[in-house]
Amino acid sequence: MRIDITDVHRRYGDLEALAGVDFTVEPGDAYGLVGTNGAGKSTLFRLIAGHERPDAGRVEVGGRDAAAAGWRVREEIGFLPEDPGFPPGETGRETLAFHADVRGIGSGPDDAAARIEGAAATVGLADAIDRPIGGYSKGMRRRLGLAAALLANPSVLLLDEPTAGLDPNGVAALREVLTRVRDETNATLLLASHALREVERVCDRVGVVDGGRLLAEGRPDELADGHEDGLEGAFVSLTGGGRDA
Ligand SMILES: Nc1ncnc2c1ncn2[C@@H]1O[C@H](COP(=O)(O)OP(=O)(O)OP(=O)(O)O)[C@@H](O)[C@H]1O
Repeated sequence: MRIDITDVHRRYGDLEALAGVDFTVEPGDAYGLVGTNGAGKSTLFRLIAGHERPDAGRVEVGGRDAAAAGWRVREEIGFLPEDPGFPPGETGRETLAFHADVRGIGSGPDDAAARIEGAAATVGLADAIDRPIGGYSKGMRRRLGLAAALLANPSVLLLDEPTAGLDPNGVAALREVLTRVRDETNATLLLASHALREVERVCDRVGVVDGGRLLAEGRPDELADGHEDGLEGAFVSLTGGGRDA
């Protein structure tokens, strides 16, 4: 499914979180949103997931208005928020079963159980699925969140900073999972991340956001062209790196 963002504005009181953003993610592509803290990335995710409406402009998923389309479009979207927050006393399987149940996923108990097995295997949690989440590492919890997002076999996957706070092993494991997700599904992927190397490896196109505006977009190699440090160099020069660090 295609995602079309057209001249989108969103205000919170006096703060203009999005000040006219335009971009398109083609069906099946992986698009990376990189930006400074507070740039507006999570706000964009909430708009695309239909949790909020823009004040002006259009947010369309598969050609339909994201906020107005209701459950039919929302069902097509798998959303991994920045902090999914799972009950530590439950096992991974119990949590996924709860998600499947409240979202009405699967044509019956056997189908839901099969989807849970499949999602756990895709994210590399098959062996840990019956252990309490309290014993999971941060990376495993993140992968459980991704499994929850995958349960409905979504056409669109929204991943908000999936590698934030992970150690290099966790980042590598998640990268492997994302590559597998790309190979096994043809979901359109939107990934917000500060891990520019991961974005460079996983994404077909990248948008650089700062202060609620899209400063530049293109293929990672196009953006990185002429910068010694690749995408990181491009990011620093576009966003005036270190100006208030
Ligand atoms: N519900 C809200 N109420 C008030 N202000 C908000 C709300 N949500 C976001 N903001 C503000 O809007 C701006 C954009 O926030 P957003 O979370 O979208 O940025 P981000 O790019 O995801 O940042 P980060 O990389 O730090 O997660 C920030 O200044 C934030 O404080």
